[in-house]
Amino acid sequence: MVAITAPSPIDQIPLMRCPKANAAQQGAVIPCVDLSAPGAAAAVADACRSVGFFKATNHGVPACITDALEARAMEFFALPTQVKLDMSGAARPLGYGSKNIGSNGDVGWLEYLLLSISSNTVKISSLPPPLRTALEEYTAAVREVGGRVLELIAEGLGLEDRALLRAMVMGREGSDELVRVNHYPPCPLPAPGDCGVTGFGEHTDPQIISVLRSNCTAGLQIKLRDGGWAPVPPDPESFFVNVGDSLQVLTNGRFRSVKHRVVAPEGAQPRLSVIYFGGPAPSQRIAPLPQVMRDGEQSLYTEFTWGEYKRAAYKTRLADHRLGPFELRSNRMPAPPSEQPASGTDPQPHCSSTSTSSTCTSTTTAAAGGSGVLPCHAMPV
Ligand SMILES: O=C(O)CCC(=O)C(=O)O
Ligand SMILES: [Fe+2]
Repeated sequence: MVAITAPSPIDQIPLMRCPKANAAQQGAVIPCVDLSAPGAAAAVADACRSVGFFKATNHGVPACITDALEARAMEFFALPTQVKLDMSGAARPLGYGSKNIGSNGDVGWLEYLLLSISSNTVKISSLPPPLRTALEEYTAAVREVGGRVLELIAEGLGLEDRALLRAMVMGREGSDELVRVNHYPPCPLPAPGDCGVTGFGEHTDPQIISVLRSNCTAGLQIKLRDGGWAPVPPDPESFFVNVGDSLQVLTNGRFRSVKHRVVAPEGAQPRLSVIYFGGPAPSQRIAPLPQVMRDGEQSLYTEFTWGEYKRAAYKTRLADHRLGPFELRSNRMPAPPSEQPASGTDPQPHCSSTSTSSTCTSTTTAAAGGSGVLPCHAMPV
């Protein structure tokens, strides 16, 4: 008789190379912007251009709102799997998911809730009422942060209509706003060498912006322009903003959507993150804003709507370069010196198609060090 052992779930989850960065590297590359300070618009625009990611402080969201959601979410994730499924339905893509991310074979060491929150109402009525209330209060507050960031971005881009981007996401009936709560339990098996277990594989967010908050547990990493991965030190009092693919297109590549990923917790503490995804209505045309284009500049992308892009994104794997099929490479042109990013960065609008894998067998490199920590709001203005 042959005994067949079912593979443990961890065997199916890829490893990623994630060398430990030292303390000096850890804070070196993450821009930090005080949203209430003078010069915030220029600092936000600079961070979106150079990294596609920044930490936002002085955001005005009271800690009691984030604490309440964290507590209710942990209670939910402590329930038996079947109860969680009964309450929220299996993620297709909305609902409760565990290990599988999307339906194209991506797996990670996490469980999650992905919910639509259009019109500030969580659409799943069978969630525990305290969790539902906490989610709605949280997303109402974080939507304000997202709105403020979009106004600062409009100002930083020099748009006359400062409300243009905000209105695309927050001002319209039918806009596509989602909230995702990710729970990464401590990972029981040590990964070999300098590898870690994939919590959430590398990807860009397809929307306009994402606003993320986590508990104190590390794990998030962002990909820098030199190809290195930088750890993002957790800061439960701040939010982290990602440029999404759609904002990259709206700015004709001036801002870049940042690749990011999560390594599963190596210590005893779980990681809990909550992400607000700001997407427009499905019929919204995603194309470079005429106001940002220089004379003679051509779009780097074919025309599409948010609905078309989202449908295409759902058919891909996480690490795929989802904008690739929409890129018009022949239209690339060098930026004039005044528009070149601050330091050591791509002189052209970002239009990369190098979708590198980051499993342990790949060539993913160490987290890059930066020279000097960027203190809060010290981005050049
Ligand atoms: O959990 C995190 O910190 C990031 C997760 C993420 O990137 C996502 O849900 O899109
Ligand atoms: Fe993401």
